[in-house]
Amino acid sequence: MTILVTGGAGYIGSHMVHELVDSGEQVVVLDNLSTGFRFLLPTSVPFVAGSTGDRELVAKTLREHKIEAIIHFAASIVVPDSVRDPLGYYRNNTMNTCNLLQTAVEHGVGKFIFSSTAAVYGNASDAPVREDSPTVPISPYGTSKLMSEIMLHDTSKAHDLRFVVLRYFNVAGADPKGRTGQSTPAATHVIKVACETALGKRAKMTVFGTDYPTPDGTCIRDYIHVSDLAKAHSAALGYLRRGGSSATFNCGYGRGSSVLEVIEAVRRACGHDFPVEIGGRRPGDPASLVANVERIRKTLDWHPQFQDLSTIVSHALAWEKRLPGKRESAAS
Ligand SMILES: NC(=O)c1ccc[n+]([C@@H]2O[C@H](COP(=O)([O-])OP(=O)(O)OC[C@H]3O[C@@H](n4cnc5c(N)ncnc54)[C@H](O)[C@@H]3O)[C@@H](O)[C@H]2O)c1
Ligand SMILES: O=c1ccn([C@@H]2O[C@H](COP(=O)(O)OP(=O)(O)O[C@H]3O[C@H](CO)[C@H](O)[C@H](O)[C@H]3O)[C@@H](O)[C@H]2O)c(=O)[nH]1
Repeated sequence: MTILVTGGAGYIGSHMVHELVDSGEQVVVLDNLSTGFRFLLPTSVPFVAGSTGDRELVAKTLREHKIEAIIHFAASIVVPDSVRDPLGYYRNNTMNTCNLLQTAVEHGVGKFIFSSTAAVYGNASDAPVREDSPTVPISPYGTSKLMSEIMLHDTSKAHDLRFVVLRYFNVAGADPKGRTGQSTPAATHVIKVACETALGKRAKMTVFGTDYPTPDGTCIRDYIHVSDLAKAHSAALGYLRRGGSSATFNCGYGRGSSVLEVIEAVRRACGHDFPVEIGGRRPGDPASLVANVERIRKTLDWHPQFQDLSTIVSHALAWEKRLPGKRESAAS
């Protein structure tokens, strides 16, 4: 039996594919390469180029590869873009998930793991935020993901399909073996931006706000290493295979780091200073977002390995150094 990984050529999906191959699983990737790259994937893995919205292609893939479970990463993920183009986000994230689910049901695929986000909580009032805290997204991106979660709940009641929703907090770092990492040009994620600045790929970076009600005045986030996150999906797959019922889990470590702590960790990892300016707040940023992780710790057989911020940052930096060479050899 084979696992279908949608969006498998993206940042998180490609880590998942390596993790599944390392564990001896059969995998097929479906990706339209809108933001993904084939050079992030093992060459041995079958690759289907196309969209989750193409029902015929999805149906053919499910039939030909005898798909047991779907791990669904494919999505558009840039919050400000979703504000500018909400319908594009509802189409790619919500409608295409609807297409995928419908085709999964028609083909008897009974296990579904979904990439959701802390963005479903919006300006979380609880700290740390629990899975049953109010979900009040403040962007079309967050809403598009919450709508997909609701579709999953309803589908699992009507059909023989069980799901795990994983709500990721701030994903960062790169494969410790250097096979894949965050490769999106013009990325906005703070650890990636700091690593690019440290390596001179950017002239400077900006801290967005130092007047938040936090100990050092900058925003606090729960950074999770992407390889630990991939392992959480494997644990979720094991849970569904053992007959576990549909469930939603926060994915973080339950620990917050500030923007200044991130920048300091990157300075230590690269061994030199780099230009950082202090700017105003970025609209829509909550002061603090940290996961309550009791549920995932109790329920899934998940043993994160890379919790230190210094490890996350050093793996991100190592990937950033390798990236130009990886791109060039992929292009030649
Ligand atoms: N990166 C984060 O910090 C973060 C946080 C929370 C949730 N997530 C979720 O994790 C998932 C993966 O995010 P990522 O950071 O790896 O992003 P990414 O952009 O690197 O990966 C997305 C992948 O999906 C593909 N794709 C997009 N639309 C598609 C479609 N219609 N059909 C087929 N392929 C399609 C892209 O080409 C890309 O390879 C997303 O669902 C995102 O919402 C990411
Ligand atoms: O150049 C930068 C970039 C970011 N930041 C700050 O660093 C913190 C983290 O910002 P990121 O852009 O790295 O991450 P977000 O917390 O905004 O977003 C993350 O969490 C969201 C949910 O809230 C979504 O899931 C999203 O995909 C995911 O990356 C924020 O306080 C932001 O203001 C800076 O100071 N300078």
